[in-house]
Amino acid sequence: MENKKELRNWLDAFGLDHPLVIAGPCSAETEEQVLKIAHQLKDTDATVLRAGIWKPRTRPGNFEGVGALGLKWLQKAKEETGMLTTTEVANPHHVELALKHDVDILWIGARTTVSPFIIQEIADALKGTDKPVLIKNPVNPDLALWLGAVERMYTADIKNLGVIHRGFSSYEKSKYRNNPEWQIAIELQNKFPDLPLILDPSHIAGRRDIIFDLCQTALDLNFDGLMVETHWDPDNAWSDAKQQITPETLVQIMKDLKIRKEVSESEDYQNKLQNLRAKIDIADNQLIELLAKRMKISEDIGHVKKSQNVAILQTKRWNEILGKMVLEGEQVGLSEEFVLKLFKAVHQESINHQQTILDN
Ligand SMILES: O=C(O)C(=O)C[C@]1(C(=O)O)C=C[C@@H](O)C=C1
Repeated sequence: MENKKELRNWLDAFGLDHPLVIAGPCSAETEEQVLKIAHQLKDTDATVLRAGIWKPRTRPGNFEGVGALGLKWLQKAKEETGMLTTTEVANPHHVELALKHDVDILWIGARTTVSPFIIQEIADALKGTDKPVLIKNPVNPDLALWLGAVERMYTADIKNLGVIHRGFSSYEKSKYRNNPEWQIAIELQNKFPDLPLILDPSHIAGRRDIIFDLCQTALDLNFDGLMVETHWDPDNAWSDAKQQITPETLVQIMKDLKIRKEVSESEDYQNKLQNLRAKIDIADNQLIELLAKRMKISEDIGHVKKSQNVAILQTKRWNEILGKMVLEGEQVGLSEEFVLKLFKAVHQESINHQQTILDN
């Protein structure tokens, strides 16, 4: 599969002057709930109403969705409000029912994207449909697996495609429910700049208070749309209560977001940018030279260790360096997260250099 301008035709056809907004509850709960939220959303920037009908839950015993019955509620919501509808499909049976009930856009969840077998079954069931299909990233940070799922759809002649970035699971606790790992989305855009890319801030955040910041970061990274879990009574939602927002909050978020252009033709802008980029190029060269210099010193240490038959890993010294660098980084405005990532990569490279010396 190659990048093609046509990949974004379905999105461009909406003719929006703002990012695509998909909003609605995590789960369809009752007919009243679906219709009420649809009416509240119809005069906002939201073009598409979302609602989970079948909910994959981590552990059994939680609400697992209302099932096919909810598709009728979505249909009714569409008739009453004119909003398009979308829901998650996780097997060929879901696909059949969703197509039968004329759901406009289908999405594939993170737990499904991890399995090429299920993805292939879904692709076969969807073969030839012109409905847009949006593929969430797999739960693990694996770009090839994510793109593999997109390719399986494309090969099944499903040409209206998009991807949803919902963050990645990790064992370590962080402020996110799922870590954004923005560099994966950046890499994806590099490979497929015309494949519509939508952010799901709700599943990355797992809480309401950081949804706006995530949306702004996404727009700053040229995302094409937002899928935001929205409920008229979030605290009493049957699933994911902590991360849902009200339609009023969604309207406020859309008002406050700064929507930026990808480029500017202004001469002044071009000149300033060229100048600053020349400075970045110099700084990058210095960084590379400095890193190479550090590795040479590490190799010298490798020779000294070899002569005394000493192990490469020196945990005490390494922890001292990390602690010191985090503090120094803080003083010059570098985040702890960045300094740790950078120095862990430096340490690994340093170990690799010493390894070739000690093993030869
Ligand atoms: O100080 C050492 O012993 C080194 O080998 C250097 C170094 C480093 O790159 O800073 C590399 C490996 C050790 O685990 C600790 C530190």
